Amino acid sequence: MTQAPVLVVVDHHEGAPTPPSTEALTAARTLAAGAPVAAVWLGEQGPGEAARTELGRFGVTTVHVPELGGLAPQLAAVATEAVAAVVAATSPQAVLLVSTYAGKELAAGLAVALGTGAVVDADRVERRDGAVAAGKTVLGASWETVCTVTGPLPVVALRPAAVDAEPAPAAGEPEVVGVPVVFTDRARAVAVVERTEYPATGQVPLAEAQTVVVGGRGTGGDFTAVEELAGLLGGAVGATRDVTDEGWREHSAQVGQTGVTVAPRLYIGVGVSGAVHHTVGMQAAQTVVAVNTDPEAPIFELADFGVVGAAEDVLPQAIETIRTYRGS
Ligand SMILES: Cc1cc2nc3c(=O)[nH]c(=O)nc-3n(C[C@H](O)[C@H](O)[C@H](O)COP(=O)(O)OP(=O)(O)OC[C@H]3O[C@@H](n4cnc5c(N)ncnc54)[C@H](O)[C@@H]3O)c2cc1C
Repeated sequence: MTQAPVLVVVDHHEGAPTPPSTEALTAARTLAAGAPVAAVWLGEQGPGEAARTELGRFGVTTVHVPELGGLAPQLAAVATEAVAAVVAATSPQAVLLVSTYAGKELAAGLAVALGTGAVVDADRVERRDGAVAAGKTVLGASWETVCTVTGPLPVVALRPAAVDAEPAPAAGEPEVVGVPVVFTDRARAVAVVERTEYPATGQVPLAEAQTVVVGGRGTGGDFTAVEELAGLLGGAVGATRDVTDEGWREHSAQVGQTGVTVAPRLYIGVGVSGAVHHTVGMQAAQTVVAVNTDPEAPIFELADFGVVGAAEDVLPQAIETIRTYRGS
């Protein structure tokens, strides 16, 4: 069995690894089967003490910090060359990332740079007959596929919430290693000149939420009950493209082909028809509940539980029942 590490590109926010990154580290430990799990930390600064402790808790033995020389790791070309430098220095058996927009772009860029292949939006990764195999659901959750990368180094981007994050049986103290990177002119061609951080909403980020309540055109633009239900369930609010096109919600709430991909334990679609452009972004949800006035709506084909009824009748009843059940 190879002792080459499994390398995980760790996303971090405010100095801490994100929950989907701890999920990827959990998957990496299983894949590594005793070989080391190493992390790549892309940032102007390396991981602080709390981040190192958290990475150690999830079994990371080494954190590689590419020397960015002032370049912004948010730029795909910079991130690609930085991670490629770590790959060259460590010869890993596989690279795992989180399947966010940026993670998918990085996975694709890495595959091109390293002359290999990438699987994105994977919901599991395992060894099959010695090869790294990544599973993903496709075509409106009607098919489960397993892909192997036949190139020299498998690159797999895992969907947030696809794997349960579990700390390693024994926490360690990872070593932090700087990695020199010689950036090309391509990476230097763009500079970030300004950044605006949106204020935190206090809500779980949509892509990471275990419960997502999506409002569609059938809400008529009134998201009061959708928000209340999501809040009660500790979940996030999503929207269809019709809703974001109408300006009823921000584009960042859009779930689907041209929006965010979600893989929650529970998806509740309220006044959502279930067009394929939407369902490709939620097909990995474990349990799907749909509320729609039209019994023929395509969303019911995906739904585990369907309620034929108007959102304005059904949601208040659901909210009241949950409150009664919880005694609040
Ligand atoms: C290239 C391309 C990319 C796209 N990308 C996306 C994407 O990323 N995400 C996305 O969502 N869409 C996307 N779309 C649009 C997509 O095809 C659908 O048009 C869209 O998802 C429909 O949104 P909807 O379900 O809210 O609206 P509709 O299709 O109009 O459905 C509204 C539903 O609400 C029901 N309804 C009406 N009144 C009520 C009520 N009172 N209570 C309960 N139910 C009610 C109706 O029966 C209906 O089923 C894309 C389209 C294209 C062409």
